[in-house]
Amino acid sequence: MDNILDRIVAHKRLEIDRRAEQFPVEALMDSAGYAHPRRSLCRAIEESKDFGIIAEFKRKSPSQQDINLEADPAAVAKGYVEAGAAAISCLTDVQFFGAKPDDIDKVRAAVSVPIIRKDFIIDRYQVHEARAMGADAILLIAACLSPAQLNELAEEAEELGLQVICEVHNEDEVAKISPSVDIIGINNRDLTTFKVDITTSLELEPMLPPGILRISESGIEDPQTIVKLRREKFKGFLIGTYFMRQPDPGLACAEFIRKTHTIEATYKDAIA
Ligand SMILES: O=C(O)c1ccccc1NCC(=O)[C@H](O)[C@H](O)COP(=O)(O)O
Repeated sequence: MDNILDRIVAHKRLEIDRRAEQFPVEALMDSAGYAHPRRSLCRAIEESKDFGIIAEFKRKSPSQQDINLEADPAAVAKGYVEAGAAAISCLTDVQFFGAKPDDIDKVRAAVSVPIIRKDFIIDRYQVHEARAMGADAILLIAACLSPAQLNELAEEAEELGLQVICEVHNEDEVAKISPSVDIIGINNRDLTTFKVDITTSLELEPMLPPGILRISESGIEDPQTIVKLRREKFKGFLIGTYFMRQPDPGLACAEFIRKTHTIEATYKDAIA
């Protein structure tokens, strides 16, 4: 077992077995979160006037180690939404990202934008869990799934009313994309080396199926990057570390959006 993704997935298998024994799917179905009406992530991104920013709540990560261990999910999510974020991505992995079991619950109570359960989903049990947690959408990472698994999990999510972002990082993963996914996320971070390169989004975009909503994920720290990617059909941007490592993540998000508006207006004036 060599790379971080293999280690995370191996740990997920143990976690799923343990949790499914403790809380079978039938018990999840009885939870309050399961009954929540779902919010549309696609609509929130498409209708956003502030660049479709998906702001992420994350305390630590394998590439950065500790980012903001004491952060409060409700306060951060509120700050993000006040800044103009279209949706919140909430890491739910405990072992590698420091999530707490009720993080999504707290975010959901604090804001009314869609919430993505950000985890390493490899089993239909986790899709039910996402619904029980009160998430509106899930992420499926093509790198840890076969095409058949990806399709099966995307269909399960659709049945449960959850939208799906399919995350890809290279051409082989693009080939796995299922027609049941709602959004394609190009991950600028290589999950084996942690190297971040925004050109990944630019190079893979032409290979994506036409018409489907595209977002760019990871390593985004510069408003100029948003302006550049928007010219290449990207409608949403997932940003975590850059906001979370600042003393007030909501304020950082507001300032980022403000600067992006300024740069985009200047660019439009220049080509007019
Ligand atoms: O963030 C990591 O270090 C990481 C390592 C291994 C697997 C996944 C990882 N991140 C998950 C994500 O998708 C990011 O949290 C998300 O795209 C936001 O990225 P960033 O803005 O760079 O925090």
